[in-house]
Amino acid sequence: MAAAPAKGTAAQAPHRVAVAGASGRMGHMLIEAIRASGDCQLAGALDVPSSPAIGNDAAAFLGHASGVPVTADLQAGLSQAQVLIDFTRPEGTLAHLRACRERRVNAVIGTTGFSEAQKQAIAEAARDIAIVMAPNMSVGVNVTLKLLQLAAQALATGYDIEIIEAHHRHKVDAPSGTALKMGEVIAQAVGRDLKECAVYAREGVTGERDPSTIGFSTIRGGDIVGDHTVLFAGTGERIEITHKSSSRATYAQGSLRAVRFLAGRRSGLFDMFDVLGLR
Ligand SMILES: NC(=O)C1=CN([C@@H]2O[C@H](COP(=O)(O)OP(=O)(O)OC[C@H]3O[C@@H](n4cnc5c(N)ncnc54)[C@H](OP(=O)(O)O)[C@@H]3O)[C@@H](O)[C@H]2O)C=CC1
Ligand SMILES: O=C(O)C1=N[C@H](C(=O)O)C[C@H](O)C1
Repeated sequence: MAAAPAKGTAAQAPHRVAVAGASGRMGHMLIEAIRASGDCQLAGALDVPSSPAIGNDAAAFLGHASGVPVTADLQAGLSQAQVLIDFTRPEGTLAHLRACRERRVNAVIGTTGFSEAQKQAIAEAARDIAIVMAPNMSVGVNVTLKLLQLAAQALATGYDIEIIEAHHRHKVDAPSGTALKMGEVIAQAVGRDLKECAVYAREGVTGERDPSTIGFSTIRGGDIVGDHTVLFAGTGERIEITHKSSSRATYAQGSLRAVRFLAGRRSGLFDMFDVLGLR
């Protein structure tokens, strides 16, 4: 519940937030976080037409009535919203973004697995609306990215770099968006191009390791929320920088920080470094 405003001060209007993928893992987490936030209000809930949740109250899974039905109709789902939070699939995010652009609704994009062409389309949409996009909304992961920048600069030669990530059995993209972002940050810090130096799989007689490569390993299993380790393996020592998520709440809280950051902005593409003041 929002605290009552101090006597003589006007209450701030809540941020009106629509959620896409409303019945997904992150959709549920976001609706719960919005309800608990005190400064955000659920203003729309979108899902695919085949979702069994269509027509239900978006907060029914919490045992509450939000008054917002889950809908597949983009017009209805966005009509009351200032910002859409989207954790769905790349093709869904792009369709939602087209509707946001038409209606001048800002967007927070957490979806991962975009192609280069899809990223271009998002950058294009950011000419007309303000967008925060990040493969990981958690504060901890974004601080970890800064640590990796520093470590990679200092360990650019003589250390083999490997990125290991583990996620739940339902995850559909690999490596994770976060692992790829870690790779990009490290490659930039050591003056390499990730497209040239990434190794995504090894099998059979691979030959000795090329020191200029950045390797990726993917684990999928059970209900692992999201673990990422970057290994810098040198001669006589190794450094491991690890982040582990134990709850999706951290991604939802980061998303709401992005919503607040976007308030009053009209255009531009931002990420969590901008939101958290880490740039
Ligand atoms: N940036 C970050 O911090 C984080 C990013 N993610 C990313 O968010 C995305 C969603 O993750 P998660 O919530 O676990 O996934 P879920 O599969 O649990 O939820 C996805 C939701 O989107 C719906 N959906 C699927 N396809 C489409 C489509 N084409 N158009 C519109 N909606 C669609 C699903 O409906 P249905 O189930 O009926 O198919 C479901 O409601 C993933 O890309 C994941 O990597 C996840 C966590 C944190
Ligand atoms: O699908 C997930 O669950 C997650 N996806 C994001 C990613 O691909 O990096 C973020 C987080 O790791 C959870």
